Parts: sequence; C-alpha cells; structure tokens
Amino acid sequence: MTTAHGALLPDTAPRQQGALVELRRAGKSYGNVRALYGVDLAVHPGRVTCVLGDNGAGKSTLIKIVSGLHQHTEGEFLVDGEPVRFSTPREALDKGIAAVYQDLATVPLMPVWRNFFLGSELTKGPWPVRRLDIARMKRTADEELRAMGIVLDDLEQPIGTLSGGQRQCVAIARAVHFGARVLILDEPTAALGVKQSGVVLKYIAAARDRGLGVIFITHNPHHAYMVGDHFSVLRLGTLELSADRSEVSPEELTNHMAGGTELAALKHELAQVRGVDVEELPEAEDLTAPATAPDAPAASPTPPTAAPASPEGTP
Ligand SMILES: Nc1ncnc2c1ncn2[C@@H]1O[C@H](COP(=O)(O)OP(=O)(O)OP(=O)(O)O)[C@@H](O)[C@H]1O
Repeated sequence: MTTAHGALLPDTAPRQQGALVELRRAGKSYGNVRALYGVDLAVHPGRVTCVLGDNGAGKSTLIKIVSGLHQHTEGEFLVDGEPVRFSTPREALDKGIAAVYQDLATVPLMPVWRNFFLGSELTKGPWPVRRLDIARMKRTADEELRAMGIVLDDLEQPIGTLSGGQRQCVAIARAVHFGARVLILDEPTAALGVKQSGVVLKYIAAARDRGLGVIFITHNPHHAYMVGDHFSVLRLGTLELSADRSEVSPEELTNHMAGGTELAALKHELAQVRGVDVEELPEAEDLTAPATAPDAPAASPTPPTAAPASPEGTP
C-alpha cells in the first residue's frame, strides 16, 4: 500500500510491542570526546526506526554500541528489557542483532549463493569427510531471496556483478535467514541512484513486514520517510528530534535534518563576504524543501515532538 505521502506502506496501524532494543539516556565518550549523550531510542518488532543526522552527528557511534563494536559509557542499553553490555559483535548476533554495513563484507568473485552462506556453510556427510552441501545452499538461498521478493536470474553469477542495490538486498535476506530480529542498516542507500534506492527501501519494508525491528541509518529524510515508523535525528551527539511518523511531516523532518537555523546563520555570514548578494540567496525554508519530490507529500497538521535539550550541556 502506498500512502498519500508516497510512503512504502505502513500496512497496519503501528504495532507497539515490547522493545527489542532500547537505549535510555545512553552515551559514549572516546577519551575526552563525548560523541553521544542522553540518547533514548527504542526498536520494536515490525517497525522501522530511522536514525538521521549529518556527518559527525553520532550515528556510527550509536550503531556501534547496539551492534557490539563499542560499549556505552553512560546510560542504559537493554535487549528484551534486560540490561546488556556486549564485548563483541558475536554477542550481539547471538541476541539476534545483525548489522549490514555499506561495504557488505562480500567476496565479489564468488557466486551469490556462496556469499549468502559465507562463514556459515552447510555441509553433509559424516565427519571427517564432510563436504559442502552445495545443492542445499543454492536451494535455500533461492528460497530465502524469493521469500523477500528478490528474484535473481542466476545465483551462480559472482555477487560483484550485481548492482549495489541488489547486493544490499542479498545482505538483508542473509541476515533475516540467519535469525536476525533486529536489523541495523548503515546508510544502505547512500551510494545508490533513485531506482536502486527504491529497491532497497522495498526490502527494508519487507524485513519490517516479516516482524523484524529495523534501524535504518541515513542522511536522506526522503528515504527515511518512505519506510520509517519513527524518526530520531541526531545533532552533535544528542537527539534533536524524536518523533513518530504521525507527529512529523516530511517537510519538518527535512528541515530538522538540514538545520534551518544553521542555514540562516550561514546566510548571515555570507552577507559579510564581499561579492555575495545575500538578497539573492534562497530562504532557509527553500533550501530545506525537497528538491525533487516524486512522492511530494502533504504537510502533516501535527507538530513534531522535539526531544528536550540535554541537561548535560555540550559534548
Ligand atoms: N574512535 C573515535 N575516537 C575519537 N573520536 C571519535 C571516534 N569515533 C568517532 N569519534 C567522534 O565522535 C563524533 C561522532 O562520530 P560518528 O562517526 O559517530 O558520527 P556519524 O554521524 O556516524 O558521522 P558520519 O556520517 O560522518 O559517519 C565525531 O565528532 C567523531 O569525530
């Protein structure tokens, strides 16, 4: 179903079950650098939580905490309501938290099915003469990809010959097959064109519809709004907006991402520079409006819920 906002289908009303993953006032310092602080985030089954933010906002730090690469230094991190502190990504995986990174960690010259099972190959026969069960791996990879709606002509083709979008989709299907309950997608559409991005967004929606909790990291508010149920915008290490879909319009989300006040300040600074006619510069709202909006959404009447500024000051 496509909504009036052109979004890829919340097919039902939001399904608020117990959080799979929750951060409460969580933060992380790297020595003297306070990269993240006071962050509240909840990931529910069957919902897409979008984490947006500019460069250096703290997105990577946040997903590194959730995926077990780093440990939080402030606040709480809970999985299924229990406080956790992962030492390795393996521990996160054991709890069903899987991260799909931009580089995808695939072997380009190996066939699609082989990459699907990379590191977890199926074998057959008695020990010590166990052999790879190639037929079962091909069949299973094909079934899993089809279950996600991904149809590839030939699973024998090297994964390096697939488009970036298709490789992302294979990585998502792989994580689902190996038992992910929480899927962390690190800027999966960053290097993709419009059409390929659409394909990836479709599979994000498919993962959500299979009941996974999805954390979708992106710079792109339009992509976020296509599939997101909740939006958390980070700025300088803390939450600048935390709003459900019903509480924020696409324009408001874009404005939060672009930093309307910062653009106004920039305009003021440019006014000091000789040769720049500030009167000819667009207003901040013009700069933050969607440049191309095939899904040209209407503004929501409901204002966004801005997260309160952290009482702990600046990082
Ligand atoms: N290992 C580290 N040591 C010291 N500072 C770090 C480290 N990793 C990140 N930082 C700092 O923490 C802040 C947040 O960085 P982070 O990489 O989480 O942001 P980001 O939103 O992912 O940015 P980008 O989109 O550019 O990847 C930045 O100021 C960064 O310089």
